[in-house]
Amino acid sequence: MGARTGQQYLDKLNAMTPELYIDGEKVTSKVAEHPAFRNNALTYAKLFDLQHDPAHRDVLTYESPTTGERVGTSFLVPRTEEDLKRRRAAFSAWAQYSHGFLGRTGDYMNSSLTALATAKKFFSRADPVFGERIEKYYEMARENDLLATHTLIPPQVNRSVSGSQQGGGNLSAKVVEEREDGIVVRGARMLATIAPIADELLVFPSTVLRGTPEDAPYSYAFAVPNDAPGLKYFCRAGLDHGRSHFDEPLASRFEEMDAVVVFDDVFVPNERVFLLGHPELCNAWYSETGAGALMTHQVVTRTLAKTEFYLGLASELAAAIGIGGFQHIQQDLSELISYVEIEKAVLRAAEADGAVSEDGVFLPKWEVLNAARNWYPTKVSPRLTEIIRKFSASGLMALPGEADFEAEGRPDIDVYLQSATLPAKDRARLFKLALDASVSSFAGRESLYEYFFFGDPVRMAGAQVNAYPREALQERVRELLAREGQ
Ligand SMILES: Cc1cc2nc3c(=O)[nH]c(=O)nc-3n(C[C@H](O)[C@H](O)[C@H](O)COP(=O)(O)OP(=O)(O)OC[C@H]3O[C@@H](n4cnc5c(N)ncnc54)[C@H](O)[C@@H]3O)c2cc1C
Repeated sequence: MGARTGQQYLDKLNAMTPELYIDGEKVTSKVAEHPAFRNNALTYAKLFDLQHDPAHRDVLTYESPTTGERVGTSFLVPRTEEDLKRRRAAFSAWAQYSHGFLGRTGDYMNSSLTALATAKKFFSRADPVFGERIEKYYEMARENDLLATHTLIPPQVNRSVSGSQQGGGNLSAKVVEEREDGIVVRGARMLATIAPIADELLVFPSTVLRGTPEDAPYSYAFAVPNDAPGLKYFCRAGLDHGRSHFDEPLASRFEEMDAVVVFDDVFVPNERVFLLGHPELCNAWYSETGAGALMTHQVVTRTLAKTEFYLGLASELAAAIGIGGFQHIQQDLSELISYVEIEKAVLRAAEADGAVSEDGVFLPKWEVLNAARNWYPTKVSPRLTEIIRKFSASGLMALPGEADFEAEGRPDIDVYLQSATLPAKDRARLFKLALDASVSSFAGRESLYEYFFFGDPVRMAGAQVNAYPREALQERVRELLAREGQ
């Protein structure tokens, strides 16, 4: 099949029967027709269509090494720096379409699958069969252009005990039976973004296993189709309130649903089990396979598109209400410009300083990407929304909706709610965007997402500190302290 069109994606989605719960209901309609998922599915369909658009086709797809069909570039195994640049161009094309507001475009998980499929040495530390299985799965995903969601962490019940101790060992998803032909999994996991609109669920290791016998049933990696029997998704309330693109320009397009995953004795056939046991390998799943590096390469490309969008939005707002000449406004714009340029530099440095792994894959430089991965959630992302709120002020509330421009009060609105450069309706359209980018429920979820989606920043910072070679730098300090004279 190769790269899918939007219609092919929607047809498959509507033919699937995932067990979804939302707002007290079990979803019985076709997924892509359900009001909570429809708009997001349509936006994803648009991304699939871009793969066939002559303007993007050569960037977003390449020739499959096995079938010769065009397949998604995020499946391309990078062997050179040029390949990394090709991958980035593809990430960028999709990220610019959603301006970085879609966190789970297929290229995110495809990047992890691409790294894992090539990490033969890693898997052979357990059993080479695991490496063969994930390579086959990767090829199947590539040739069928499948969209995956994923889930990593135990339910948030009591974080002062390990995942395996939650609820006396009966809450976190674990292997309850090992059969000749596969495993049976029972329990829950958080959190699967885009679960309702995905084809597949990747259940990859929680990377905080302690290696005790108690943790053995929690040491696994596998994939199941999204409508596997016994698999259930419990969705949060939707943030796309069914309003127009004028009133909710971001939520009506980019709202990605999040869901808790429950495995009610889900059977996983052997060919979809990519690791079983080996907690030490589970813990190294992202760091030693290159998956973390290829995924972060995609993430930084996406967050660059998002930062650029906020710079554009802040500039539009400043121009609209005549605040662009104030010094503190310029200071904030300068801060946004700096973020954009630093993120571009991070990508170039990570690619230029990349190196070939022991499996022959050209991986971007992890230390550089890891710096961005720690920096963006805590320093950059919160400032984006803060700056939009600061620029917009009461303009985010003195804000008529689309219907008001068709109603009796319009003449007053046209007069009193115009801006220095825009008629009232265009000003309202712009400020609705600012609202959805900074204070709406959609914006709140986006902020939470950027802060946590890649893991808890507190623990990510700890991991960065512990892994970063600082001894030589400390030695320089000691040398100066010990120096006599100049
Ligand atoms: C919008 C959104 C989408 C997401 N999408 C996905 C997804 O698609 N797939 C997926 O697998 N995951 C997803 N996640 C989950 C994400 O990986 C977690 O939010 C993240 O790892 C933090 O875990 P937690 O939410 O359980 O927080 P917790 O671990 O419960 O942390 C809560 C608070 O306690 C502190 N804390 C807890 N334990 C410790 C500790 N041991 N040491 C220090 N501090 C601690 C944390 O710092 C934090 O402040 C998503 C999260 C969000 C918010």
